[in-house]
Amino acid sequence: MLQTHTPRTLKPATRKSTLAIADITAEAAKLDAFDNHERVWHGRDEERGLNAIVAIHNTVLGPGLGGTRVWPHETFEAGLTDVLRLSRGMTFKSAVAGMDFGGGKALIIANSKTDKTPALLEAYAEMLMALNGQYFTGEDVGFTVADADFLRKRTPNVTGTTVGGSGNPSPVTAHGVFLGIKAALKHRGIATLDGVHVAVQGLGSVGWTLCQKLHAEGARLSVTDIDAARMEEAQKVFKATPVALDAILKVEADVFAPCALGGVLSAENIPMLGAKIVAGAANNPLVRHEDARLMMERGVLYAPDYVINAGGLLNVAAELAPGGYDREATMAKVAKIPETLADIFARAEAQKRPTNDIAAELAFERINAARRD
Ligand SMILES: NC(=O)c1ccc[n+]([C@@H]2O[C@H](COP(=O)([O-])OP(=O)(O)OC[C@H]3O[C@@H](n4cnc5c(N)ncnc54)[C@H](O)[C@@H]3O)[C@@H](O)[C@H]2O)c1
Repeated sequence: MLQTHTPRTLKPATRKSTLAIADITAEAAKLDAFDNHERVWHGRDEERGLNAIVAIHNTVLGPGLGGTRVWPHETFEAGLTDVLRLSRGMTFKSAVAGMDFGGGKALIIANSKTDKTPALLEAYAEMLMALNGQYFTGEDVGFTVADADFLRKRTPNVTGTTVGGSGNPSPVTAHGVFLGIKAALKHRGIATLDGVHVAVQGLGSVGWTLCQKLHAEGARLSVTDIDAARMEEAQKVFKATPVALDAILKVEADVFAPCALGGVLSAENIPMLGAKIVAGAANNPLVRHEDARLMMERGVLYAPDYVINAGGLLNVAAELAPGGYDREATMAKVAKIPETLADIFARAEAQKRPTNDIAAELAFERINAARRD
């Protein structure tokens, strides 16, 4: 475990590399999103256009595992806040899902459509190698299977590849979310998806597959996305009702499924929520953890993000298991997501506490037990 925060500088393997990696843990510690993260690294390569942060939150259960996000944050501080929050979430996700991995996440501050050049990815692969197994990565928003495959030829510290790996984790994430939505409906006494109204925010890799599954079982869909073509396609394929970006939250649906980016639910807009269940793929959908209480007080059942969306992580983590990737064993673990959620819902109700407090408690129980070992 790395806990002392002694600043260090990492050197890429090749002497002529233009990459510089600095320890910015002390700088990160000044932000509200910092939560005793073990180490935060900043990789900079001006020649090759890399500006990346790797945040390692907690490695008590194992090395940091979490995807790489490619997103053009307007300021470095906004990006740092994002990756600190995401890496913390990965610690909880691994712990609750029973994985022997810790929390880590990376952010490449760039536009994935215009800036993600082979040179940038080369530099990033060097950064991962220099981290020397502290952190394993995989897909996230803006980082594709093709990117993972590109990295895999340069570093073993990447998952979700088609090069002897498990490929795209998104369909598995979507499957877990689908099962989680059913678990939430069941908790509310609804046994079938037939006629159930789901408002889906974000029709990307996970959101689209989720819509396919919901549609196949008779759910009625309202959808939104910043990508107009995706919306049109959803109208055609799923007979979905298109909704304006800022109206999706207010749709009087049975379920609101956030599947775009995080930070979409806050004290300001929770009073406007039209759905009675919030269950989706997005990491950190709440601006503040505490605001889950506001949902509880409105009678909204919240499926904690890192519990319901753990399918993809279970899938990529399986690649690193001693025997290699085993799809059947992985899907059996994903099938346990509804059980875990049902337990969290029951405990939350009995204790009159928000579901995300209960989920965090489960994570801490496991981490603290490992600390004692
Ligand atoms: N892919 C996985 O396996 C996985 C696993 C766990 C969690 N997640 C989380 O699920 C979410 C979706 O992941 P993904 O892989 O589908 O990403 P993606 O990039 O494929 O899809 C995101 C979609 O959201 C849309 N979008 C962006 N901003 C929006 C807004 N303000 N309103 C409506 N739509 C908007 C985008 O146009 C895109 O279609 C992310 O928060 C991600 O962190 C994904």
